Amino acid sequence: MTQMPAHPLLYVQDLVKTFGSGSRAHTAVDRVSFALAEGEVLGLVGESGSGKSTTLRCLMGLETPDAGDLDYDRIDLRKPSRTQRRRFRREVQLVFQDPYSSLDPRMTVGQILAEPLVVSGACPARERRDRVVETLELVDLGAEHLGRHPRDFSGGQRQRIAIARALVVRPRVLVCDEPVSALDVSVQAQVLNLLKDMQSRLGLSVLFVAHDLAVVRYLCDRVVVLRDGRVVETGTREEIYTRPREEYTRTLLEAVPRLDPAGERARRAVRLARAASQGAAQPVA
Ligand SMILES: Nc1ncnc2c1ncn2[C@@H]1O[C@H](COP(=O)(O)OP(=O)(O)OP(=O)(O)O)[C@@H](O)[C@H]1O
Repeated sequence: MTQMPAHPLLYVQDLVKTFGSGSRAHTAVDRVSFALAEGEVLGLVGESGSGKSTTLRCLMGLETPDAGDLDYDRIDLRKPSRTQRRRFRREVQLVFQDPYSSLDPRMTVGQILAEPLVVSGACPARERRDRVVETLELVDLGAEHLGRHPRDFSGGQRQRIAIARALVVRPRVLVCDEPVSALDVSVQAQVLNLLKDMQSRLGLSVLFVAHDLAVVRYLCDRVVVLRDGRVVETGTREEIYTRPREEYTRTLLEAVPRLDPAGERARRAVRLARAASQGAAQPVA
């Protein structure tokens, strides 16, 4: 049972990607299917090597799939026209894992946020500064930061800037690739709450890729579990976390914190995020 939404915004069907050839061929993504509905948060989880990044790279046009369908709002992503490709690039924005390498150190925050507006033509030149400031404020940073460089910010602030850069063109979809795993626990919690808040305020659809199930449980409406390039199970958050059908999902859920320090950090981050969103003292970045 794959539980496809009736009118998906983003649709991946039987995606296949193999690296290498002959006896060295390795199928990283093996007939993966899922769909993201408008306004939905969909988690893609799996251990390292399960094919999450390759799936995202195929979706974003950074790898050429061997087979399968990729559709975004009636655009066939395997052969889009120039106009369709432009629209996809504006409406679907990526947030990367590492805010240290994803921001150009030579650019100011103002330039980093203005660049996508210039490239996409999403906003007339005379309105650009206002749009940049408005978006910085959305992520709780102000106009006083416009002239500063990434090196002047902490990891959490850099991730806020990266999220602002994604939001500045007013996308419909955010694709987040492990957006908190490079951050400290309290900062992870803040970024998780920021993403949750942005999603509901802006009505975004989010494809959220993570290896940690606690983080995904906190944010996602539905979950796709991947293993060795294949979909093991797809379900609502409730189904996956309270009555998983597959033994593998149960094993992932029961991962022993002691043996998984990154997972334990993520679980603490989720506890902090939940406490902060329920009005407890805000952790400091
Ligand atoms: N460019 C490539 N060339 C060869 N093999 C690759 C390439 N990219 C990925 N792979 C292989 O494909 C498989 C899936 O990798 P992928 O990075 O998609 O997994 P992942 O779930 O994102 O893992 P991680 O959480 O570690 O990023 C792995 O076995 C990986 O070694």
